[in-house]
Amino acid sequence: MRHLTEVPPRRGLIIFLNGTSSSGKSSIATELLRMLDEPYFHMPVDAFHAMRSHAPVPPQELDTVLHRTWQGYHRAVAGMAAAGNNVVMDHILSAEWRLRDCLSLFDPRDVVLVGVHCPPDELERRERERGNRPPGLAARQLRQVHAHGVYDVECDTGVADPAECARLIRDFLPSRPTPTAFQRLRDSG
Ligand SMILES: Nc1ncnc2c1ncn2[C@@H]1O[C@H](COP(=O)(O)OP(=O)(O)OP(=O)(O)O)[C@@H](O)[C@H]1O
Repeated sequence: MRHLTEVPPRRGLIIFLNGTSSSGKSSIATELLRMLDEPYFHMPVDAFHAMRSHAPVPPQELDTVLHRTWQGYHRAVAGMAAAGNNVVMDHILSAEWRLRDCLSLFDPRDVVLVGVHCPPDELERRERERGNRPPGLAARQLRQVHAHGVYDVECDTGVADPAECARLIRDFLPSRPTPTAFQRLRDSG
């Protein structure tokens, strides 16, 4: 490897998978990374929580610690894209501020906002089968996660498997229309 003093500047693409817990985001991300020709980084929000040490957090400080983790995650994704890296973001827009924060940080031309949908009964079934998510978590998130109502591309994991969803997203990329969902959301905000 040569140590470069500079590389050509460019902006990375952010494929933003948004859906409830158990909707299938990570499974789609895994397929996408396999399918896409260029290098991409899968950055799931879960990975950022997993990086935190297990030092005890006083209950009254827990919300602040979590909030800082989410804010840091958004800025880490923005930083990777600003350095020219392509990112598959795997996140849950279960609070309104999260979308507003991302809208303020990402270049809206470079975001492909993907709605990852799944019917409530199938979400419940997956939660039961996985056993590592609190029952009813996805149902509680469902309404807020898709409340903004605007996407570049959407998939339903109740009917399509992860590879089919990933192909749909991959095939959307070469001729994606403008304004992007992020541009529309920013303009309407
Ligand atoms: N399209 C699909 N069809 C059927 N089962 C699926 C599909 N996608 C994912 N699953 C299953 O649903 C469960 C959750 O999938 P996955 O981890 O990809 O979801 P997630 O949205 O990333 O969840 P979380 O946010 O809770 O981490 C897994 O057991 C997975 O095998």
